[in-house]
Amino acid sequence: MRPAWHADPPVPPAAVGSGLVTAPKTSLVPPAEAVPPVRHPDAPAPGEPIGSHYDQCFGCGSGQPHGLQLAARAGDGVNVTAEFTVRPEHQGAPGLAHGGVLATALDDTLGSLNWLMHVISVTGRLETDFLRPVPVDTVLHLDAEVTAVHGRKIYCTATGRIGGPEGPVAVRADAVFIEVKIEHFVNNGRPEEIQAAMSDPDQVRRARAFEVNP
Ligand SMILES: CCCCCCCCCCCCCC(=O)SCCNC(=O)CCNC(=O)[C@H](O)C(C)(C)COP(=O)(O)OP(=O)(O)OC[C@H]1O[C@@H](n2cnc3c(N)ncnc32)[C@H](O)[C@@H]1OP(=O)(O)O
Repeated sequence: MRPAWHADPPVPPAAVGSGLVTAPKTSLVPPAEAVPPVRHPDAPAPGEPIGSHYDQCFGCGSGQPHGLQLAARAGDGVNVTAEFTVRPEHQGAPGLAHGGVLATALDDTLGSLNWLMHVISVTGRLETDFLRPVPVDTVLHLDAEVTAVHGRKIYCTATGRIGGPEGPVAVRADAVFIEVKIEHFVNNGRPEEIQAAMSDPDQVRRARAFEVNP
């Protein structure tokens, strides 16, 4: 049976300032016409490390000393696992991981699913449940999987466990990622970083390869 947090209750209009915000949120539950995700034939082999999105990525880039330095590995389906060790610079309350940092860990792990489908996508909506506090020095064992695809929408879910890969769930998230082209970054990113990334042949080759799906 699906846990209660999967239920997607109707979202009432929220009052903001003197007006009403009525834009509907996209449901995190895939529509009936959604299809199962397909593992790309050139996806990393099960257990193989998945490189970072980008060297300066706060979630997984090795060039960010205060980042999460997430190390993800491919699963045998359209899924990944990753570990994140909470360091003192990730605190919110004394001795505990900041909730936003934990959400980032979930988000970035979900973002690594791109490599399994050879699709570039960005977070459209991320809903996070915080179930247990996560102390500094804890290793958060993350796993994420794509559950369904509908057009450009990629429905996915992630959990973070403490005390080992089979330990209790501390955080979890449901998300909808939206497929984009490389132009999404080229047209919106700050020119300095875009130029640096575009002059790195490995980065460009990796990103472009995703645009040629069989
Ligand atoms: C060279 C460098 C390479 C680097 C590679 C890095 C890899 C990635 C790194 C990852 C790092 C880790 C991860 C990160 O941190 S990713 C960073 C955080 N996310 C973002 O910055 C995304 C910001 N948002 C946007 O850019 C746009 O709004 C996007 C591109 C998302 C959609 O705008 P666009 O104009 O394109 O879309 P559309 O209006 O034609 O709608 C298309 C469909 O999508 C549905 N929809 C739209 N919005 C949402 C939403 N919010 N929730 C749910 N659903 C949404 C919509 O209903 C429609 O469905 P349907 O009507 O067709 O059924």
